[in-house]
This record gives sequence, C-alpha cells and structure tokens, in this order.
Amino acid sequence: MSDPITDQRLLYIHDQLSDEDIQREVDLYGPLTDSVRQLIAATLQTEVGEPDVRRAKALVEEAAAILQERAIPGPYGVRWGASGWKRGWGNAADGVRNAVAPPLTIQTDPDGRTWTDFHLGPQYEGPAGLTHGGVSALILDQVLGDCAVAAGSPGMTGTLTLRYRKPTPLGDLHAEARFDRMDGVKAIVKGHIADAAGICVEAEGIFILPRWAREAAAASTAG
Ligand SMILES: CCCCCCCCCC(=O)SCCNC(=O)CCNC(=O)[C@H](O)C(C)(C)COP(=O)(O)OP(=O)(O)OC[C@H]1O[C@@H](n2cnc3c(N)ncnc32)[C@H](O)[C@@H]1OP(=O)(O)O
Repeated sequence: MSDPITDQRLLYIHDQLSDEDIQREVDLYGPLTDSVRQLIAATLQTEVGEPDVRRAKALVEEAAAILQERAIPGPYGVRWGASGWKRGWGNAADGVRNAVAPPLTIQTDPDGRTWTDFHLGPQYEGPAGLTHGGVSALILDQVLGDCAVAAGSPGMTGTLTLRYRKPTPLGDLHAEARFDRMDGVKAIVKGHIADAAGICVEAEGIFILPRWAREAAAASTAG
C-alpha cells in the first residue's frame, strides 16, 4: 500500500479548491509565514536579556502548539485548484507557507527569461556577512527549474553545476535564467545570481521529467 509521505506521486494533489478559497488561504497564511520569518531573523539578532529570551521561547512554543492542534502529517506536496492554480506552498525557495523560503517571487518574460529580485536576510549567512553557497544553489535550482517549466519542459533537477565567481553579499540580489536547449529528454537551462556590481554565481542545470511522468504523459497522449 502506498504511503503519501514516501510516495512522491501521491503528493501531487488536485483538490479542486476555488480561486476565492485559495486567495483566502494566501491572505491568511502569507502574513503568518512573514511573521515567522521575522521571528527567525529576530532569534538570530536579538540582544535582549535572559528573562525576555525565556519569555519569547515560551510564547513561540505556545504558538507552535496552537498550530499543531490540527496539522497534516507530512509534506505539503504540490496542489492544484479547480482553475489550475498551482500551490507548491511547502517549497523551500518560494513556498507561500514556508518561512524558510527567502521568499522568491519568480517572473517569466514573454521571451522565456525567468527572473527574480529578492532579499536575503542574516539567516542566509555562510561566510561572515556573505550568502551561504548552498542558499545560492537553492535559489538557482528554483529559478532555472521554473525556466524549464516556462519553456514547456518541466523536470526534476538531474545535475546543477555552479561556478561561484565572486562572493555573494547578503541583501538585495537578482537571479535569472534562460532556456538553452533540449538534449533528448534533458532540458538545459543557464542562469546566474548578481548583485548591483555584477554576476556572483553562474549556473547550468539539466532538468529531466522522471521516467514515470514521461510514461504517464505518453500513455495519456496515446489514449
Ligand atoms: C515532475 C516535475 C517536478 C518539478 C519540481 C521542481 C522542483 C525544484 C527542483 C528540485 O529541487 S528537484 C530535486 C532534486 N532532484 C532530484 O531529487 C532528482 C533525483 N533524480 C531523479 O529523480 C532521477 O534520477 C531523474 C528524474 C533525474 C532521471 O531519472 P530517469 O529515470 O528519468 O532517467 P533515465 O535513466 O530515463 O535517463 C534519461 C536521460 O537523462 C540522463 N540522466 C539521468 N539522470 C541524470 C542526471 N542526474 N543528470 C544528468 N543526466 C541524467 C540519462 O543519461 C538519459 O540521457 P540520454 O537520454 O541522453 O541517454
């Protein structure tokens, strides 16, 4: 018997929610996620005294207990409403309900260029005062992956190759990607992260629709 926690296919869910219901959820959970994001930065930056730290801890635990009273048992998955509105709200890079996400708001131009202007706070630090290299990889994985989707070739990341050309500061940054070419079932996408002075990290990604999804797509076309 399949288990929704371990069988990825069961986490692609068509729940038929209306756009109005989805918008209500965005309006409810978006601000909650922003508050938790503020909390993460405040936890890192606070210099208040011990009693206030202990009081804050108790309040955070109380909030967590309220939210856990009724909760899904595992990942959020990817869900679609009745109109096709897609919600990857658990996504670590751009999930509406994921306070770990910077978050990214990714846009695609008519010519297929996919891009985002975003801000990295102190919680994304690696080297002193600079962006963690793994966080750069997270962002580029998402932006390049969305570019593959926009090009009509969605897929899992098979290979992501990065070149860290110069240190990436924290703060205001820009990432973008362009579809390069298809090589059989592999979509090749290239992109970068830049600060105001230029490119910090270059990336090339190979995105592949998993075999099970290719077979399902072929079966539905044949049917
Ligand atoms: C359904 C869409 C979902 C979109 C979600 C986007 C989320 C954001 C991006 C991510 O974070 S994805 C998470 C990180 N990636 C993974 O966890 C992927 C784990 N690996 C896999 O699931 C499979 O290995 C993979 C889908 C990448 C390939 O499996 P397949 O069974 O489809 O590969 P197959 O053996 O049929 O090979 C097809 C072609 O791809 C090539 N290939 C396979 N794995 C590769 C790889 N890892 N890198 C580069 N090329 C690869 C393979 O050589 C072959 O090339 P040729 O057609 O030229 O012969």
